[in-house]
Amino acid sequence: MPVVRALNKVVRQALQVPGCGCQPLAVAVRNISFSPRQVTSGSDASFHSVSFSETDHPKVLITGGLGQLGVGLAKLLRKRFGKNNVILSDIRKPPSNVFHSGPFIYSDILDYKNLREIVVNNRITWLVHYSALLSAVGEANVPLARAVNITGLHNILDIAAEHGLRLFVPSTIGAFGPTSPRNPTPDLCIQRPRTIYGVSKVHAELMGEYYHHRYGLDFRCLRYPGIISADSQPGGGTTDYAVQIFHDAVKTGKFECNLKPDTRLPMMYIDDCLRATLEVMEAPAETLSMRTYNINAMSFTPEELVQEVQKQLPDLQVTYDVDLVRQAIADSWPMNFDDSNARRDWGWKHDYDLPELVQTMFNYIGSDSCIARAN
Ligand SMILES: NC(=O)c1ccc[n+]([C@@H]2O[C@H](COP(=O)([O-])OP(=O)(O)OC[C@H]3O[C@@H](n4cnc5c(N)ncnc54)[C@H](O)[C@@H]3O)[C@@H](O)[C@H]2O)c1
Ligand SMILES: C[C@@H](O)[C@H](N)C(=O)O
Repeated sequence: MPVVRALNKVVRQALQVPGCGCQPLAVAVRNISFSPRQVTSGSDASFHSVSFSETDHPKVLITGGLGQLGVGLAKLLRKRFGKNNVILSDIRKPPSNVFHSGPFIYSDILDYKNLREIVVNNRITWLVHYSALLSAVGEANVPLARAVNITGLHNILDIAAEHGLRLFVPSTIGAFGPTSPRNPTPDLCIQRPRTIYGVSKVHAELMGEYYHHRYGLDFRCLRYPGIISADSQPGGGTTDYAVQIFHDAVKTGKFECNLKPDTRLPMMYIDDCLRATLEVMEAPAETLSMRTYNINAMSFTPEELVQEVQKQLPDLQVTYDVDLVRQAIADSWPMNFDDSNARRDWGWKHDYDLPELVQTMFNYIGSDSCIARAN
């Protein structure tokens, strides 16, 4: 039981420190290299020290990398750190262009030992944890959402703490609920979401911050708005309509929206989202006065998006067939996001507002079809 005795000593020392005692405890735990999981299992505590020179590129693992955001993030990070320093992982089979664009590995975040093996064998130093079930699919399968979003997160936190990783976990506008201030929603306010997705994301924010204070984990978290991308499909969220409209408009000239025309939600173009992620991961720790930040770009309703799209495609026909589950979720989420802390602390600044977003989406999704229809 030397592990338990050593931990008890650390805890006793920490509790003697006035105030929260966070820093001394974090240092002590780091020095003896215990992960929380190793301590509780009591059976396989190992003593290792991973050190990397400041000039080394990080070695990045992205979980859930085949969703809407992961492939784009891998592309951005590979440009910066080198192709072989960024490993995409998922439980799905990658399309051939993704498979051939850089390292890909199978990883189920519910398999703790497999995760640990990947981190050890590849000398991972940064972990970007994208695996999740989003808001609408989460409501359709609560047990799976609970397993992936909560149990999976626990695995990730323990692996990251055990191996001294810098850990990024995205949160979302969905981490707020009907009792939060909605216009605008600040970083710190009531968070009582009514979806399993939102509950799991508040849990992730709190657990990450707890591990930061308790074990010195370098946890960084951004609350993303609804993300809009042209070359990747959304994974079953409430904001998906704002991606679908572009594809349907170009393909059929018609769009059926599943939210009411006046439903206002914060949104962001994917390039801004991925750049923000890299920026907060590279930000010097001393600039981060918080570990979980709102980030914002624009905020619009379906009606406003349709108007902007119709500037390019005047013949677009739009109907509304409201999905009650998604509508109830959207009605409980922020309408506008206050991201002033991110702007102040690490210089966050978005590039895309609504007109640039629409123009860029059409540039990607076939400007030829737009022009043909507009004429
Ligand atoms: N896309 C958005 O609008 C948005 C907004 C806010 C926050 N986020 C967050 O960003 C992250 C990435 O979002 P996304 O849109 O790419 O999600 P997505 O749903 O498109 O992709 C999630 C990926 O997780 C994978 N996954 C599911 N179970 C897994 C498991 N057991 N092990 C490993 N992987 C598993 C899926 O196969 C999928 O490829 C998520 O955490 C999400 O909550 C996204
Ligand atoms: C907002 C975000 O977390 C996701 N796009 C969803 O709608 O569930």
